[in-house]
Amino acid sequence: MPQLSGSAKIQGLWSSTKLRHAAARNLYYLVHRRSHLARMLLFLPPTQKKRIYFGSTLVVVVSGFRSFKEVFVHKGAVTSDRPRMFMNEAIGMGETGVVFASGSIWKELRSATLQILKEFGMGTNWLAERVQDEVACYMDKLVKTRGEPINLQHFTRVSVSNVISSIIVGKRFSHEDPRYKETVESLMRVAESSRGATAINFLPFLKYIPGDLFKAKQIQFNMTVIKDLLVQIVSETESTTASGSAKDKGGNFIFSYRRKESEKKLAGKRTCLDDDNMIKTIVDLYAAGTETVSSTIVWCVLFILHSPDVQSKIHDELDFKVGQGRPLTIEDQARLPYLGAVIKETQRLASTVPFSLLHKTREEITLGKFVIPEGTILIPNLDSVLHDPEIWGSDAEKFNPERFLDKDGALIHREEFIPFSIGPRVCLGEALGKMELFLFLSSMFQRFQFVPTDPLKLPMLKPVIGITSVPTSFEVLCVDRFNK
Ligand code: HEM
Repeated sequence: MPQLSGSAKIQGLWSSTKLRHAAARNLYYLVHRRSHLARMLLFLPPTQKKRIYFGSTLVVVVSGFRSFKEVFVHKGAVTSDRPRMFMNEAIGMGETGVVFASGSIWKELRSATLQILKEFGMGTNWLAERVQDEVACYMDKLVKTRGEPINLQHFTRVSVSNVISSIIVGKRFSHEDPRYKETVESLMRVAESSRGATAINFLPFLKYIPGDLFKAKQIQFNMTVIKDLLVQIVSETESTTASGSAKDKGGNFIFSYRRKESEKKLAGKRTCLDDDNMIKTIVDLYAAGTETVSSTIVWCVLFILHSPDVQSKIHDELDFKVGQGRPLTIEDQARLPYLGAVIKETQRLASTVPFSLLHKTREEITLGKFVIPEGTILIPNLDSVLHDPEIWGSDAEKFNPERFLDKDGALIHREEFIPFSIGPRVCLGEALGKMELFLFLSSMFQRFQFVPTDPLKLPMLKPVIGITSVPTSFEVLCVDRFNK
């Protein structure tokens, strides 16, 4: 029976790293040549041999960098569809929105969304300034904690989500705004219950299990709250924004989307740019752009608590190359290779989206001696690439930023570093995400020393795995380096 290489895990089924890896080592695929009798065999320890069938749908876990390149880049044209997703179904929105649509709808939405984000200057100064505005408010909030223990995840999530607000509606919300608070809290609850949604994607009957064991009702309720709140916010924005390009004051995603929609309609072109796809794409941007970035920031602080020497090196670099007298800008990135390496190592080790998002084959594909039929669900096991000892060495499970530095201390580019995945479905917000990670984390370390609440009992390095891998809740002290 052929076995794909690399460690593997199935999203949502295991949360303990040890168990994940034990299962990973024993994960096999049975793909009958030319057979559409689809099934997956999962071997837990030999004595507890266990089979899991996902109805008649074949599920293939793609592991290892070479398999990723082959499947998602070289064969990307036919491996970039999405299977049916409960998140969309739960709010009666079928295959809408940039994250979950497939085929021509997805292509048009992805291209329109990317164009709009580029108009905003994704990866350049204009958007960087919006992120800096939000970082400034975030820093104020952290200063006000006066070194008392706080749950950083909560503060960070609210601020990161507001970066998306500045794109979607052209302004940031006060952290106390009740509607904004409710949107962010609902996003958090959806993220928390996404493990259940993943299971329902494979086995739809699970949503009927009494007691809401797979959180179907919770997801449905929270997704509806998010959608309804965003519909209200969009309609208010449309009635107050008369015109303006993305970069103008008052410019926003909604306006740019509408402009593209009407240009296409006026030119008599068929378009999927309509109300439903706009609302769902906005929901998608909030969902995809919040938990990913905020969890990475919190993972970084958590790793640092376990490696105080790394924090000292970050402080030394910042103090020497930038100082404490001015806020950081995106141009400072080139001056701070050590911090750059810390951010990359955090993304690698935290593996924030461990199984990426599900893909589906549009046509039959052949992978070496395997034939993978049309309609097969592909689970991209990003974790297997980011933690592969053959790529990263025997210390792959350790936090070691130096692996991203050369002997002169310059940042190294590693082809296998793919936390945003690769291929046509590669993260649409990659440039924004990288910019946020740098601007948030550099400002945080410039201003604060992060200290554990109890140096003898460090918070656990244990993830809570849903679609994203979130650190188990912990408290930390943010000690102000400017006013010691
Ligand atoms: C640390 C930050 C982030 C990480 C690690 C990350 C990772 C990912 C991954 C692994 C995927 C799935 C790719 C696939 O299906 O093969 C994805 C998709 C996506 N991400 Fe991100 N992401 C991050 C930040 C963001 C941000 C800030 C945004 C907001 C603009 C965003 C928007 C999206 C969208 C819209 C998709 C779906 C793309 C599509 O289906 O065509 N992401 N991301």
